[in-house]
Amino acid sequence: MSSLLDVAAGPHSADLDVRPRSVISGRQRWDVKPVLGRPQAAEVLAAVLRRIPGITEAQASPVTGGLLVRHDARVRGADVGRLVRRAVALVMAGSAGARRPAPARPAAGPAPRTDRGVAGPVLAVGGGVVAGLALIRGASLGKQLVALGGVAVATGIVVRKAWRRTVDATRDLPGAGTGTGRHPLLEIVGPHRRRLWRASALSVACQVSEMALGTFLGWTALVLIKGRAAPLVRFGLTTASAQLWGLAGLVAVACAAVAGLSYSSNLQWRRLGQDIEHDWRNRTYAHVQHLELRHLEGERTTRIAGALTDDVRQLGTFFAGSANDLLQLGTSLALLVPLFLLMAPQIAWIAFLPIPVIAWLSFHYQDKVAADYAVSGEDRARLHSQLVNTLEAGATVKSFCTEDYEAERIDRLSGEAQESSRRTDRSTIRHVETVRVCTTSSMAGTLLIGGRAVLNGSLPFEVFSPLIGLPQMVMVRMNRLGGIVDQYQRTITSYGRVRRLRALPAETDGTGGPLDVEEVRGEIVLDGVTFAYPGRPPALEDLSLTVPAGQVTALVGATGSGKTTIAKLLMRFQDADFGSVRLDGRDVRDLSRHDLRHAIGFVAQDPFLFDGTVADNIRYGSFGASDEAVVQAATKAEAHTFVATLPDGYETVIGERGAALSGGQRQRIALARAILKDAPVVILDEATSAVDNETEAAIQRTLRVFAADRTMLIIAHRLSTVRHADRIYVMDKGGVVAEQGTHDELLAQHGLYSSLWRLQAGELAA
Ligand SMILES: Nc1ncnc2c1ncn2[C@@H]1O[C@H](COP(=O)(O)OP(=O)(O)OP(=O)(O)O)[C@@H](O)[C@H]1O
Repeated sequence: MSSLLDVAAGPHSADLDVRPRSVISGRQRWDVKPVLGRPQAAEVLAAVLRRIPGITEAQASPVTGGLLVRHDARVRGADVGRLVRRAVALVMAGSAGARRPAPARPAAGPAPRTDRGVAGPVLAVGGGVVAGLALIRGASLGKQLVALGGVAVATGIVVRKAWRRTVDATRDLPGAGTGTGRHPLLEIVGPHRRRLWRASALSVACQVSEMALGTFLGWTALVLIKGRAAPLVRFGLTTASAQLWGLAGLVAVACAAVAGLSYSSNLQWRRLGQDIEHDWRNRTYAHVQHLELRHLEGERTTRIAGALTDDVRQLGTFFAGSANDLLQLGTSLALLVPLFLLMAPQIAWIAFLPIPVIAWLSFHYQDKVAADYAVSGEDRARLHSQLVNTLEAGATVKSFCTEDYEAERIDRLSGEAQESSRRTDRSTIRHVETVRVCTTSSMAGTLLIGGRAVLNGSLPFEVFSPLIGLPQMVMVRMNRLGGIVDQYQRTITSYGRVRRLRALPAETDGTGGPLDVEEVRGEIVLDGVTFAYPGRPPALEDLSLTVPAGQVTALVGATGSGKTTIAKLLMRFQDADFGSVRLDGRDVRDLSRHDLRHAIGFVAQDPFLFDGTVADNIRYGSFGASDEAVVQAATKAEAHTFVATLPDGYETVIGERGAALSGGQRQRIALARAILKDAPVVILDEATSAVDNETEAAIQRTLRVFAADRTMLIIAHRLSTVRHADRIYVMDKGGVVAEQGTHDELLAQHGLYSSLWRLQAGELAA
């Protein structure tokens, strides 16, 4: 198979419009523009890819130009891009001539406006002007100008292409300023443009001062070597001593300006970075908080945490550091190019020759490492996730004596992360060093060619001397360009991850009408409800049941029979696929989620306690509750007695997830929290499963009083918990009601409930 692909490998494969869209371990999505509008090409492409050992699935869409590739360990994630490009080249070569090429974009209307960037066009136009000047002025100067113009035009084209490519690559990101064609960096800056301008102006001023300082120092050296610096004579400083005093003053002023401006610009850039980070984190976190539960459950928590910490930090870091470097580099080039042209055109071309080469290398590098960065980010996320999971499962790991097994797992994942980081590091270091070779060669070339010009008399030493130091200043910055491009690539990758997170749909209220919590009676009706979790068989099938207002209703029955799912539908964590769930006769989908959830007190099967005090946890959600109310709720939940024995009572810190409490104690705190909420509907999902029988009986007694004026739905496996309920529904596998009635009625039926009861009573007796 590799030979088949090798046929296609050639100069054309690199030119194809093929870009990664998302890369996760074992699965990659690519944008393959060449198959747009070409069903046959899409089909052939998928078939070619599927024939490659290690690629387990390939699907290409002629409608969207998207390609999905799944692969196993035989193919490295970083190699998929190469294989895809080669396969596309092969398919395109096969179909060339057979049909007219498809348009690059679907003919769905004019292409969106594209922000073209500033540096590219300016350089391109500048290059053109310079070339024009050359034609007018002719002679030997003309050759240099033409060379320099060529340099500027080439740089402009490369920079512009890179800019547009990033815009195109991120245009289809879900939620990105889709259609505006704005560059991601502008999207990232968002509302902080004013600070960006302020920081940029200070940076430019700082760079100008720095270059003035360099010139003054060059003149000082000239005075020392030649006895005077000709440019200063024009200012009336004719003697060496006067010139040195004058230069001392100028150097002092320039030093002070550089220090002040550097301080202020750095401060502004850092603030900009912090503002961006703060802004993106807050907005993204607020969005995550409003995600639909199925997305929160579907995404790995550690992945979300990674986007909210590392990726968001990266967005700010780019502006806090690299953006400043880039701007200073641009400023110094903008100043030096005309300066060299005016004063030493014969060495200008060699001084600036590396610029387009470096721009091209950076562009090529960015293209090459995009997938590597995505893979290495994914590997790090998996490692992080495994680390957190293992640490959380400390007791399980120890009880199964699997410490070594876990250490090996981490070792393997860490090895994979290390290998993928090594790949990106190798490319990055190679790039940085290539840039350095270019810049140092140019510096050496400037010295040699300029030196020769000085020796043969075509360039005065007075002119050459101050110019030597200036390009060095630029070259020092140019050397940082590799790092800047690396940071840029990381930033674009992070931006993609954050964007994808923000594109997950948030819960909306839709037509949600208000619900007055005070007015809720609490009648719940499920009418022919069918619901299935994605990719699973139905958890509830055509289920109908009624929970009468003001009564205690219980759900018992087989594990996995959909009891918790009913609670989730009622609280609109999920919506029914068919049928309706009604509260007081109103479909819950027509109610404001916010109001609906305010009307329901819910104690989940595995209640979550926050790292804080006992009182904080009971008061969670009812933040204005008084201390007395907290104690009362805790008393009703049979929690007060044990809380009183804790070292600091209600002010005792209970650790992450309430680690410093027993399971039963945690449940009672969660129950107290629901009691304090004082909602008209209360759902207890196995809320007392971990407490002993005696405590449970006490809780039952207080709950009977608490339930007097509200609707209560109790989900339990322990039938003693629900024997006093007004109605009990016995659920069976497949989400159907097998039996219903009161405890006594169900016992009399001698069915499922009765056998469960006998079983549990037997167990109790044993
Ligand atoms: N988030 C989810 N994604 C996919 N399937 C789920 C999800 N939650 C539950 N299920 C599946 O739906 C079915 C019903 O689950 P549910 O939690 O409602 O059962 P249950 O009756 O409360 O079980 P138990 O008594 O064991 O708590 C089960 O088969 C379960 O595997």
